[in-house]
Amino acid sequence: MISDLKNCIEFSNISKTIQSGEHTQWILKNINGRLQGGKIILLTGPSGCGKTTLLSILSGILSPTSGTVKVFSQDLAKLSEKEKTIFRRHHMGFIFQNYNLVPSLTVQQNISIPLLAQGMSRDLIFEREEKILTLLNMETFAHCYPEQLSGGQQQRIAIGRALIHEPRFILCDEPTAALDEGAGQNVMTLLKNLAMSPERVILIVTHDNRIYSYGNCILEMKEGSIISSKEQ
Ligand SMILES: Nc1ncnc2c1ncn2[C@@H]1O[C@H](COP(=O)(O)OP(=O)(O)OP(=O)(O)O)[C@@H](O)[C@H]1O
Repeated sequence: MISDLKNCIEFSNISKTIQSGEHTQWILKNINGRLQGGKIILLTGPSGCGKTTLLSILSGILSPTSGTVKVFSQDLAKLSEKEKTIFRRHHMGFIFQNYNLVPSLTVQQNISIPLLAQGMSRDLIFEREEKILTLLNMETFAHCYPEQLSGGQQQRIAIGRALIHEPRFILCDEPTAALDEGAGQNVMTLLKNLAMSPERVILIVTHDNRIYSYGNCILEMKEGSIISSKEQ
């Protein structure tokens, strides 16, 4: 049960530094924000401004040097590494630029990875696989391998894999960067139609201004800080 849909993800005073000898490099500088459910939030800004670092901190993959991240009221710093992995497995779904499908597994097997990781029964997994492949309109590709699919089709499968365990936080790093305009629009339409729900947060790191119209909120970063937040 989520008590506050308006503030599903909260982060306060997030800083990340890297020490090299005497020199301290500031990657993130005292960042604050709240991500609301039912929205697609785009995180934009020039290369090297800290977008992927922030995404990694919000997912608990990377720890901040200072500051607090709460995901659905859970303070990530209070979890051990093992508990964070289990938390991610249940509550988060990831979509990457290069799809990150396992080449030796079929489409159906790739899609079910998060359910296998949760230890779900074979019958239930099969039911969910069928449902998601139908939603993706990819039923006929169930037994194909990733290399037999176009980039757009591979990204559709990656979306299926990110959603099959019904996570409430979807994190995407440049999901359309490797796709042409048409395939990129298809992927965003699919993401919007399948993933949007009031209790779910979708955070997308992107340089791709062709998809800006899909965002409900655009956070702009520069040199380790969030410099603007626009609702649209
Ligand atoms: N492990 C690390 N060691 C040293 N520097 C790092 C490390 N990780 C990130 N950085 C530096 O931190 C800064 C932010 O990197 P980050 O990948 O978060 O930027 P970004 O905005 O996502 O960039 P891009 O859009 O090019 O992917 C960069 O200057 C990068 O070189």
